[in-house]
Amino acid sequence: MAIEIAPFTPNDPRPANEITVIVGMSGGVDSSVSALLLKQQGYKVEGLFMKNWDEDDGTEYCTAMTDLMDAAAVCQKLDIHLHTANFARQYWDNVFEYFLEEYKACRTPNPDILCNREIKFKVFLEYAKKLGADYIATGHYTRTSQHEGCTQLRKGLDPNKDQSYFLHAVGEQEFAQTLFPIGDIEKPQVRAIAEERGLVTHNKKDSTGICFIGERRFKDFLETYLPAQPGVIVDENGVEIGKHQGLMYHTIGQRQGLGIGGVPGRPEAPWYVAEKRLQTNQLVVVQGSNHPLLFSNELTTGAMHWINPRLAPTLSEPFRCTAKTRYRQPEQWCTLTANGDGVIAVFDEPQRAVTPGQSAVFYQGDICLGGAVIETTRKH
Ligand SMILES: Nc1ncnc2c1ncn2[C@@H]1O[C@H](COP(=O)(O)OP(=O)(O)OP(=O)(O)O)[C@@H](O)[C@H]1O
Repeated sequence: MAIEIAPFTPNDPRPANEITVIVGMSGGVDSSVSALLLKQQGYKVEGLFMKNWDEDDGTEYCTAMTDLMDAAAVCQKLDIHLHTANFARQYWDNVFEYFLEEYKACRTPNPDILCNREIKFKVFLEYAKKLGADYIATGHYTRTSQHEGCTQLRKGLDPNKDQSYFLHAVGEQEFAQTLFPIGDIEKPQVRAIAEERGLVTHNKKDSTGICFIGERRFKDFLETYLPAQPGVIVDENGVEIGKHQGLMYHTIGQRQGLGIGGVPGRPEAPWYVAEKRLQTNQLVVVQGSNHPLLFSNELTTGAMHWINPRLAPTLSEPFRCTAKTRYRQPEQWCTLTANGDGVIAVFDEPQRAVTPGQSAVFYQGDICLGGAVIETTRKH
């Protein structure tokens, strides 16, 4: 399959065969094809497989061994040396503890965002540099481009796969040292390239969910780390209609099973989580997926991370841009104003199930500007 791919290092005066690129090999198809494309362009390519979670129970949940074997098979086929590293301690300290703290506070964190900032584009990058890398590469569906001497993060070409949301907390210095070889390709084509080249990962399932939880039930996993605090479920008027096992198991907007037969005296329509009341340990639910209490048109954030501080809007005046408040959501128009070191975003249209602990990520066209953790939401 002939594909036209622009050079990966157009601003680097060195020829490709003098540039060492270390690819994050996950054992998946995206990183496999990234390594292949770099190799085709003549770079000195090596792989690095990292392990971020030490399974203590040796259960079937641990897929790291299979992933390592797949990464090794691909590297052998491409004639690439594969390094391995264990960053479990850094992952525990800098990602997992925050994840637990957030759940303890009954918020819904996104550990993949933190994993990118703290592990892939920090510990991994530093480790790769020590191994002699000029650049690292990953199989993320994103792109970078240069503007006024800054490296900007852009969405991946494939709108169904764009992963810029997960990378918004990384800085421009890190992006300047990173190549995203598949950012200009659509996923079906990535799989086709892998198949044509006989890479064992060509039909491997996309990884889903949070890496350290794997296939196990989220609730089972969480309760091994955090004590559950059962409480009551109430309707919007505070009338008790059921019991919950712990607020931390619930997410705003989530459909809430309230037992077979529903609630006596209430219509059959499904119930949804509208609010978590920490003070009273109450879960507030409403009926109907479009109930007004599920919508908000304003959010505030914690400290804002701009990927390119020099190009960032000053917010001395309201700033128009688009935003995502969760990964799989079309962008929405909003107006930003400053709010301490964070922002206030007011949306043109009310947004469903905006969730504290998740991130709001801001865009101008194709460019990902940065983002921050959502602190509060409001409807007015
Ligand atoms: N264990 C790992 N070791 C090294 N690099 C990794 C690892 N996990 C992920 N990466 C890097 O981060 C990229 C994005 O990871 P993500 O978990 O989102 O996987 P993905 O989109 O399913 O990609 P892949 O198909 O390569 O697994 C991967 O393509 C890879 O370059």
